[in-house]
Amino acid sequence: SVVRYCLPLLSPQVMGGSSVLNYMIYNRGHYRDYDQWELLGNPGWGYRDVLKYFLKLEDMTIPELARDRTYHNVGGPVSVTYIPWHTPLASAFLEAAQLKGGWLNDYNGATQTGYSYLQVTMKNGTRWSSNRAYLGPIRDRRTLHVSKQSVVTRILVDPVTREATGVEFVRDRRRRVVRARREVIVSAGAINSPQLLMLSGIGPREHLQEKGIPLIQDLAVGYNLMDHVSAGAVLFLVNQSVSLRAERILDSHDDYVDYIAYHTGPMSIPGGCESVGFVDLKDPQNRDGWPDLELLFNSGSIISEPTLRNNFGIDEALYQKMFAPVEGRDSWMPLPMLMRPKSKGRVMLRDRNPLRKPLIYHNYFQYPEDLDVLVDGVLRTIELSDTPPFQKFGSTLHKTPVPACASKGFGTREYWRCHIRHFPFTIYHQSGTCKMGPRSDPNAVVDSRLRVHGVGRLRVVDASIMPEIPAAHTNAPTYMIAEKAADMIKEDNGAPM
Ligand SMILES: Cc1cc2nc3c(=O)[nH]c(=O)nc-3n(C[C@H](O)[C@H](O)[C@H](O)COP(=O)(O)OP(=O)(O)OC[C@H]3O[C@@H](n4cnc5c(N)ncnc54)[C@H](O)[C@@H]3O)c2cc1C
Repeated sequence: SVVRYCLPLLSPQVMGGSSVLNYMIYNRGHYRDYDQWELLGNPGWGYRDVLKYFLKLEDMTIPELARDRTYHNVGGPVSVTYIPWHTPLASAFLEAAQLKGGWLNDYNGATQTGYSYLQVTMKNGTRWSSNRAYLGPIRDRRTLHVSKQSVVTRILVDPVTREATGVEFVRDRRRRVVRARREVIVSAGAINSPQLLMLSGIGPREHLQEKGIPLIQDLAVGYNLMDHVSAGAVLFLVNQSVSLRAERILDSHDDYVDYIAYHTGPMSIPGGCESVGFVDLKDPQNRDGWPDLELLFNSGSIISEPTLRNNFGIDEALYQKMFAPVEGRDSWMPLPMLMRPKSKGRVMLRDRNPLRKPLIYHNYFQYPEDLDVLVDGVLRTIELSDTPPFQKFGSTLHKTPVPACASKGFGTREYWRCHIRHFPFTIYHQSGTCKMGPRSDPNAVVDSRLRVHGVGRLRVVDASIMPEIPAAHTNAPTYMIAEKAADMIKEDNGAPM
């Protein structure tokens, strides 16, 4: 059966983009992710090449990790640390995982599988966004111009030379144009970069024809949309006041003081996420495994904070039936996450109006094996909940079924398949829609130097160029792409490196 589900997506219109509102999870991905990029026809993107840029961006402030100078660096612009404060449930998760055969690991080190407290992009307990890391330090540079409150509506491409010459944008309701002396670099993210290219005549021929946009270059822009979807609304109740609950934190003078004065306490935990496990389901004991499943431990759940159900697009009637009866209880929620999806979606134009949001089809469970990874994730988490570290807190699975799935028998694989199709939470890792690849790849939009195929003086530099989504939260990989692009741009323009 097809479950149609609309997920609210966030569109961060701020300096620093999604890094200003993301969960700050710092994660590089597996070496095979990047070796695969290279194998797909992208020279220079193998792990041995990109590791240099991951190191360049990093300022590792966790002393025991910083000592590993092969995989970590200090002094880069992006500060990385552990969250300064933890609930006892986060430790229970790590202890439970070890009792079930897991191991602790630095998931940004030589190998990725295993369990850990989250490494996050924070400094002194506060968010360290791309804006603070990269733009703050150079804000007075005379060559840096930022136009705030501006929306780019089109890339200007000379139809004769087929070269980008500048961009058109709107500010204060006025159309403006800025010309590029060297090249135009599009970094509008995996939803808006393809939108901008298509509005400018670079995209799939038929789609542009249908929208009445003159074609400049026929390319598979908008295809190859990937994300890390997770199994939402699987929650466990506990019988002690050990989880994060919004009203308890907001009523607590101590929690305010802890955060405002010392940047610690429950308020320093980004979105309730505290610890994580990476699992290669095909070979779970392999310490060098390539994870297809992530278990993201959350020390609260959709009943802990009133806005969460809206963020996750949960139907109000369903919420009232399934979850309202346990509101006010302490709880935790794993987010089993699909790390290497086979299913791919597409971004399309709604119409020619650049101010209207494009259409986004995630196509999450096109391949049933994608859904099966999440079912395995849910079953593993139930096993963790049954271990003594969680039983100390009386952890029990909340067993009210999704009404439409009840006939499958609560707890069976069939039931969880149905449940997950009702609650596919996005982790907001949209990527891949301006795919990097050689000209021979019919889905490629940019080449391995991130230049748009068939259009001169135009590059795309953001999460949209990922040919395959890495087994990683996508912020650090996007920083890596930007660092590498900066070197390529300098090189191509004869600037000193
Ligand atoms: C809620 C949320 C939580 C996340 N949590 C994590 C996490 O914990 N860890 C992690 O690694 N990743 C996380 N991510 C993903 C990560 O933040 C993104 O993958 C990464 O920031 C992508 O960077 P980007 O430059 O490709 O796009 P974005 O960060 O989306 O930046 C694009 C920018 O372009 C601007 N823009 C778009 N269109 C136009 C236009 N027409 N004119 C002018 N400006 C435009 C946007 O306003 C935005 O500022 C999260 C994302 C979200 C939304």
